[in-house]
Amino acid sequence: MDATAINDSGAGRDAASISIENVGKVYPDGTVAVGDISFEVPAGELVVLIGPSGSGKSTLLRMLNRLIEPSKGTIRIDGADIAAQDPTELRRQIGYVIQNVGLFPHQTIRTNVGTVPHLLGWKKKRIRDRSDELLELVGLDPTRYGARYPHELSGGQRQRVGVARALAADPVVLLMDEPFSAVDPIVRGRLQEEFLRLQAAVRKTIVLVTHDIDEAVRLGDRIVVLGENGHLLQYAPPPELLSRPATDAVRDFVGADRGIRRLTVTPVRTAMRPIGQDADVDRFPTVDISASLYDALAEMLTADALNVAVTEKGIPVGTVSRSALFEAPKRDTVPTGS
Ligand SMILES: Nc1ncnc2c1ncn2[C@@H]1O[C@H](COP(=O)(O)OP(=O)(O)OP(=O)(O)O)[C@@H](O)[C@H]1O
Repeated sequence: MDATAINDSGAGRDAASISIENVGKVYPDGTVAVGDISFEVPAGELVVLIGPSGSGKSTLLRMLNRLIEPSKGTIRIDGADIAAQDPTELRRQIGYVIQNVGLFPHQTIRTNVGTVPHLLGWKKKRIRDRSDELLELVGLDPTRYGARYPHELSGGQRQRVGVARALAADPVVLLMDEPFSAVDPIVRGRLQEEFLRLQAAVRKTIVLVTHDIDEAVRLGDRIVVLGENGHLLQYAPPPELLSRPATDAVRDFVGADRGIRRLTVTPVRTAMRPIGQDADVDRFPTVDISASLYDALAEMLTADALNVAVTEKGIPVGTVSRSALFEAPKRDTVPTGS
């Protein structure tokens, strides 16, 4: 199924590029929330904003759909200055997913997903078809869940509905503010993995805020690290960020996280599963059995792959998926695997 197949014009819309040029935000009380920031988000890429609490991540994100107006600078979406656009019109082109989703409690799941198409004046049947298509895409059977209310779903299911709703009108940009942080770590891992598959299918331009460096590395094509007073400390793809942090502050921030450090010291075999379940193993990037989970992750990110094949003396002996990297138990508790 092609999630971009139905929209206003009847054809899938392309993802848009975003250009952020010397953008800053000073709140009326004098707080500098975002310094002087410039970077480009290529169309179809997922960029993660990460940084300590108060470093301006949400402020920056919300300037992209004009929920907050910048104090200076220019933001362009596909070359067009958003300051010149009607904010309501702009927001209908931009999906927005927030922590705890913000579903309407007294509306059914199907109605929630159809919110923006409804505002755009789509016909009833078209809204329903689109809502059901999106629910299926995020892994919720519409016949089972479509008529339920938000409180009748689990936290993880509600989060998926939030993503479906944000995609319903085929936005050119998707903004996500800590979309997976309200669910427990296991559900979060599953949602992240599903989300990567979804993104591979729909290829939206996505800007996602997180506190979690694991999540940033796992999901991001590129990562923006923000520091004090909303300064941009580094903008780089995950392997570069991890291997060549631009400043001590970035090194501390990235290195302070146990998850990434753990990957560098855990052998790849701990997350390996036997070969045979993956028909495409020949096309996976490869790492040697002596490699670490971090090496496996670097290979996946470089090849834009969700799996690696593990080889011993050049022969594939197993595979590791991206989600397994983050679920692998500590090395001490793991059998040798072969
Ligand atoms: N309306 C406001 N008025 C004044 N200061 C504000 C306002 N909103 C946010 N701030 C301040 O701006 C700075 C950046 O806030 P922002 O919410 O963008 O940070 P963040 O990186 O998203 O933080 P967190 O990770 O804690 O959510 C903080 O110092 C915050 O206190």
